[in-house]
Amino acid sequence: MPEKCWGIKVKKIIGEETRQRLIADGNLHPDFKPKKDSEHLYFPVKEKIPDSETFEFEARSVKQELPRHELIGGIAVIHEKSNKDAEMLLRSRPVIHTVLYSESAVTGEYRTKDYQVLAGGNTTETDYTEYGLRFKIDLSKAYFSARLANERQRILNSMKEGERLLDLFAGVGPFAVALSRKASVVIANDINPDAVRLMDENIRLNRIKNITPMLGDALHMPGIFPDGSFDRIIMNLPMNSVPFLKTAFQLCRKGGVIHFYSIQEEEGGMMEELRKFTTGKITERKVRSYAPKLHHAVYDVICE
Ligand SMILES: C[S@@+](CC[C@H](N)C(=O)[O-])C[C@H]1O[C@@H](n2cnc3c(N)ncnc32)[C@H](O)[C@@H]1O
Repeated sequence: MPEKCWGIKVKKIIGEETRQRLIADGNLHPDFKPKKDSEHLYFPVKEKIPDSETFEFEARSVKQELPRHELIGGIAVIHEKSNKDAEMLLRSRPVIHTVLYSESAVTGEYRTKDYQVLAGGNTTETDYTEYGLRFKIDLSKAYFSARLANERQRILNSMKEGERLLDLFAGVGPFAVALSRKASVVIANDINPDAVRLMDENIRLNRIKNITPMLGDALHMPGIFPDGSFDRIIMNLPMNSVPFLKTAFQLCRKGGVIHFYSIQEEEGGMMEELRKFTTGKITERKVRSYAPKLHHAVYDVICE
């Protein structure tokens, strides 16, 4: 008997990337079967999320309980070391080519993790698609999280056409590439040479002409660009962004926006710090949970 459940309806052409994003965000409902018609796929989700509607879905006869994992392209990452779980994940979907165990939290200046291959091909490289954009990822060489996909879209939707954008900690370029659709010019900087090499590849893969990748320390940017050069600045170095605030406020024009990310325990944890630099409006929101008691927050800050 079909049952009513929240679901997402998408064109077939973006079906697989939608499924991967729902899995990565932990939103795909495991108890119901996705369904299709001639043009669309319908994915059941656990609760009401943006763009969801109620649909009828067939319940699965036997629940397929997969181990908790993050899916990035063809790589599933698990946080508990189990060869049995890894083999189960590898067999669960043809798209998964490798299962990695993440041996550490993000560490070091480059914010990378150590991984061990538990099942499948011996690689940390994969191809990943997000909202129709293609990315080359190497998880051992440069930071990447698929769980920020919705956040990138939120910022894209808030942008005006023709903005001058600076990404101070651009990694392999997911924000820069996504936001280049509306920006006139994007400067995308990172201190990790491997991240900048992958970003360069991702710019070419998506045939983007308005991003300039840069390799360097974000603190050196004011020596390169005049004050107030940018309409919008992305600061996604959530464990250590505070020392870069002076630089960001110097480079952002009056009335421009800084998106400042932080890992924090309590709501408002960064408000006092940000108030040292601006009297403008500051809006805070939770992007995702990070660890027990910690969450990844974003502050949208108007520079005044
Ligand atoms: C958390 S990652 C975010 C990458 C990217 N924005 C994303 O969302 O995928 C932070 C990035 O900041 C870079 N980074 C760290 N210190 C830096 C500095 N002083 N100047 C420029 N980049 C830096 C790291 O190499 C890393 O790629």
